[in-house]
Amino acid sequence: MALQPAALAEADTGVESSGNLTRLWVRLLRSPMTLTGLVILLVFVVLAVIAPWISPYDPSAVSDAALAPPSGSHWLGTTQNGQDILSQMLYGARASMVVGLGAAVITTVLSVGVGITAGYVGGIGDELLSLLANVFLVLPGLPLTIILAAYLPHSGSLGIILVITVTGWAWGARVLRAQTLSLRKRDFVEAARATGEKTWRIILKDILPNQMAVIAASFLGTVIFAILTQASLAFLGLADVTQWSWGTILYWAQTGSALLTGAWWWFVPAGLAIAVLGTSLSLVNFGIDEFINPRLRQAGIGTKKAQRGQVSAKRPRRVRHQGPVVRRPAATPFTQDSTDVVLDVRDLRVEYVGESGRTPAVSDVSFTLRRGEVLGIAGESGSGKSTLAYAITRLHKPPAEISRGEIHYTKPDGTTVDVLAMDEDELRGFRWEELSIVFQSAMNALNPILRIGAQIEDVIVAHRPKMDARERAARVVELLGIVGIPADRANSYPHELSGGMRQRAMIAVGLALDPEIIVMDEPTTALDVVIQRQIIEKIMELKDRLGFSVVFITHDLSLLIELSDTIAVMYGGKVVEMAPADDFYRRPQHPYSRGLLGSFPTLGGPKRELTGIIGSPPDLRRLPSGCAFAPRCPHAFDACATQVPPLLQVTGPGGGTSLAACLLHADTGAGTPADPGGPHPRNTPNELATGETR
Ligand SMILES: Nc1ncnc2c1ncn2[C@@H]1O[C@H](COP(=O)(O)OP(=O)(O)OP(=O)(O)O)[C@@H](O)[C@H]1O
Repeated sequence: MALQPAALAEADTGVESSGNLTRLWVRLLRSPMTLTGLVILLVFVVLAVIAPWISPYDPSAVSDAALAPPSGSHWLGTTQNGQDILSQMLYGARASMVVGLGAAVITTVLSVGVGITAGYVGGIGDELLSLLANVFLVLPGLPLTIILAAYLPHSGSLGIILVITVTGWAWGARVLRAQTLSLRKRDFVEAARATGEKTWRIILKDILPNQMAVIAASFLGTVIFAILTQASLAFLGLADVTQWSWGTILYWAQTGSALLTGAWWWFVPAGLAIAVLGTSLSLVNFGIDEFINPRLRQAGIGTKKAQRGQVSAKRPRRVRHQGPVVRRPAATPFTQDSTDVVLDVRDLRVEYVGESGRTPAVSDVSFTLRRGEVLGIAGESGSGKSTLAYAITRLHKPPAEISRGEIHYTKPDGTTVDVLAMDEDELRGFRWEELSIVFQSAMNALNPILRIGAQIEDVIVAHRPKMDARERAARVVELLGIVGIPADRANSYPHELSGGMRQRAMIAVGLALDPEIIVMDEPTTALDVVIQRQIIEKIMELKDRLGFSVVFITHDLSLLIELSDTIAVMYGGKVVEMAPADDFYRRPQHPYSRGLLGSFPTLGGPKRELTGIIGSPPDLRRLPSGCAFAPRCPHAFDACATQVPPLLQVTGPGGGTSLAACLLHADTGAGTPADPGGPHPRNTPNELATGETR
C-alpha cells in the first residue's frame, strides 16, 4: 500500500501515543484541584516511606515528658507515657497508607473482575457471580467487620485489608456489572463486536475505559474507607493496638482520657491527617473525572479560563492533505445485465423465538446482489428490513434465528463461500474484510471516549495485527481523506464533530478494510437534508470509485429510488416486489409499492396529492392467511384471502421487468400482461401494470 509521508508526518491519528499520554498528564496536572490533591497525597506517601529515617524518636519509647504539649523537642507533644506523637504519626502513616492502598487495590481488582465479567459474559456466569455478590451485599457490613476483626486481631495490616476486601468488594462489583450491562448494549460496543474485535480487546478498550470514572471513584473511596475502618477498629480496640497507625493513636488517646484531660495534641493530629488525606483523595477524584471524560476535559467546566476562552481568535492549525490513496482500480459501472453476483441469498427465513411461539420476521427472501450494485430495501416499519440486514451479516442475536435458507458470498477471485456455515473465526474475517456495516446512529456507534483516528485504527488492528503503527496511521489518514474529513480531525472525539462528520467517520470505519459489500442501515437518519445529500453523494462517489456493492436500507423512498440500482420492497417479512429502480418508480407492479410511492412526494414534476396506505402493517405473529397485504389492498379479490401469491416475473406493457408477489399477476402467467376481463371484481392487473406513477 502506498503511504503518504507528508500527511502521515503532519497528522496525528489520535492513537494515544506516548506523546499524547504525556500531554494528558500535563493537562491533568494543570488543574489546580488535582494538583493540590496529588501534592498532599504525595507528601503523605513520602512521609510514610521515609518515616524510619526522619522520625525523631522511637514511637514506642517512653520518656519523663508525659503529656507535654507541642514544643521544640516534641513538635506534636507527647502521650501520657512521654512517647513522641510526631514519631507515632509518621509510623502510623505507613500502616494507614498500606491498609488504605492495599485494601483499595485488592477490592477494586475483585470488583472490576467480577462486575465486568458478570455483566459482559451474561448467562449462567452472570447469575452465579451476581448471586455471590448479592450474598455479600446482604451481610450487614459493620457487624461482619467487627466479627472478622475480632477473630483477626493480631494479623496486623493484612487482617484489616482482608476484612475491608470481604465487606467492600460486592458493592463495587454490583455497580460495575450494572454499568457493563448497559454498555454492552451500546451501539459502539456492538459496532466493535461487528468489526471483529476480540472480547478481551472490547473489554479493555471499550468497556473498561468507559467505566474509569466509576472505578477511580470506587478506588479512592475505598482508600479512605479502609483508613477510616482501620481507625475505627483500632479505636474500638479490635485491631492490633501495638502496631502504630493513626487509629491506634486515637485508641491510646481515648484510653488515656486525652479528651478529658485537655490533651488535644494527642488526638487532633491523627484526626486531622485522616481528614486531610480524605480531602486530597476527593480533589484527585474531581481531576480524574475531567481527565477521563473528554467533554469535561475540554470544556474545563467551571474554570475561569474556560469562560474567558469561549471566543478564541486563534485559528486551528491547518493540516495539508495530499489526497487519498485508492488501492482498487476504478470500478466498472454497474449495469442491469451484469451477472457478476457477489451475494446470493436464497429462501431466507429468520424467526424471533419467544415463549409465545416463533415470529417469522423474514420469510422466503431471495435476492442476488451483483458487484457494484446498490440494492435498496424499502418497506414500512416492522417489515423486516433490519432483521434481513442483520441476518445476512450474521449479526442477528437471539431470539432471532435463521431457520432456513442459504447465503453465499463470492469473492473477487470467484471462490464462493457459504456464509451460514462459517464458524466464529471465519465470520470475524468475513465481516469488515469482505462485508462491513454502517450503523444507524453514528453518535451511538462511536465510542465517546476514543478519538476518531483511534477508532478507525482499532478495526485495522483487529484484522491486520501485523501492520506496523506507521502504516496504520497512514491508512487512517487515507480513509479520512476518502470520506472528506480533514486529517487533523483524527484527533477529535466524536462529540467534537458535527453529525455529518460523525456519519462520515462511520463510513471510514466501514471502508477501513476495503470490503466488497457495505450494508447501510439508515445511514443518514437524524441528519438534516443538506447533510444527508452530502453523505449520500459521498457514498455514491465512493461506490463508483471503489467498486463495492451496497445494501441500502432507508425509510426515505425518494432517496432510495435515486440511489439504488435495484429496489426490493418488503411487506410482512417477505419481498413483494423487486425491480430496477426506474421500473419500480415508473411502473410499480404491486399494490403495496403503489401505495408506498403514493405516500411520498415525487422527485420532480407536478405536485400531486399524497394518498398513503390505509390500515397498519400486519402483526407478524398473526399474519393473515393468503396475501398479507390483502386486508389493506384496494385491488384485493376473494382468492387473495386464501392464496399466498408467489413472486413472479412481470413485464409491464410500458416495458421493464419486475418481480411481484400479487395474484393480480399470478393468474396471468409470468411475463404476460394480465387479462382485463379476468376475475377481479374491483380492479384489473392492467390498471396496475400500465399505471405510471401519478
Ligand atoms: N427481539 C425481537 N423479538 C421479537 N420480535 C422482534 C424483535 N426484534 C424485531 N422483532 C420483530 O421483527 C419484525 C421486523 O423488525 P425489523 O426491525 O427487522 O423491521 P424494520 O423493517 O427494520 O423496521 P424499522 O424500519 O422500524 O427498523 C417486527 O415486527 C418486530 O416487531
